[in-house]
Amino acid sequence: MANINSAQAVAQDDLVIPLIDFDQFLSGDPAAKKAAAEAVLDGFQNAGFIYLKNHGISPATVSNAFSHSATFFARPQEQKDAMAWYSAAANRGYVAQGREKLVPLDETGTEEEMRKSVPDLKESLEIGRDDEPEMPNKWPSGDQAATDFKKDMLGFFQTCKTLHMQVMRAIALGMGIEESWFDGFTDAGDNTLRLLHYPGVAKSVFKRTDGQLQVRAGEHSDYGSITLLFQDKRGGLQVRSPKGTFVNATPIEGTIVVNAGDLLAQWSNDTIKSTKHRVVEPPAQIEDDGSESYPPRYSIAYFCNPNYDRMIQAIPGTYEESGRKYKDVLSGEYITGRLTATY
Ligand SMILES: O=C(O)CCC(=O)C(=O)O
Ligand SMILES: [Fe+2]
Repeated sequence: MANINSAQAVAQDDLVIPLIDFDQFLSGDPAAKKAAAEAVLDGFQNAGFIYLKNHGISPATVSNAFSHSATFFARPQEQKDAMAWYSAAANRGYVAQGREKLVPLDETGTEEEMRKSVPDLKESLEIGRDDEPEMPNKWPSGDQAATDFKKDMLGFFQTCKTLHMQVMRAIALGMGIEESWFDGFTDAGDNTLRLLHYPGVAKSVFKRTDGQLQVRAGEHSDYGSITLLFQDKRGGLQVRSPKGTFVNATPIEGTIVVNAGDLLAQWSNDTIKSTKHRVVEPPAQIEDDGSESYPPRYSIAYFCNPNYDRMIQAIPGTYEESGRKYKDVLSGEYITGRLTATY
């Protein structure tokens, strides 16, 4: 049988990101399902990133989410400011340009790098599960678009929650443990739906003369289990290769880029990689139309986390006896701790 999952979305500088037909996992026969699950795990172990096609989320659903996002960010600044992000524990609300400070987790980014860092050229809206009254979401209000926005975003949140559960099932099957092993870690939906807007900007902004690198989103790794990333056609997302270079994660229509986060890396005793990535100006081949500015870029990141009340200890099969690299940690404490350091 030909390897149905051998396509590559990215292959450069030893970074190979597979393009996986997820329908083979969702509705293939047992052999196809197992092969797809192994491809998913292999991608997370080697690159920390995969692309999924035929993932079960319809193009209409995705484009509707993007169109709501554009409408939301076009609202007057004072409406958005009234919805401001208010705490790391909640991680909900509007984040204006310059508020988030992404810093690398490891020690390469010390003071020197922090001093050098310049604010990201982005704004975002974070949406959490909507059933925690003490940590309310912040919604626009007062018009029909606002009503539709809330309804559709909550629907999209649930759709993505389901895909999180399915991808974790693929990881479990790939690892050779019970396929449902993660279900009790993914059913609460302690996830964050983040709408991102990188405003249109003069090309000259990126040509700094003070030695600082101007980016749309600084180099970082994500915190949780996995992130589902929907990107538009603009490009600019880059993933760090084993050689230390940044490689373009070129948009492929209809796909979702999925990357493993730091907590999954830890949970897997570092058998899965949480790979650094960033967003820079669009690559020349996409946007070199001779104009003075880049158009806006929109993306939607769905940050998935293990249920906040679950203890994270190495997944069976990922460590030798007495070879666990990390102490047990409560999921919610870990994620909130990372967010506290970021804002
Ligand atoms: O906008 C993107 O493509 C990536 C965003 C991202 O990496 C993040 O928000 O964690
Ligand atoms: Fe990220």
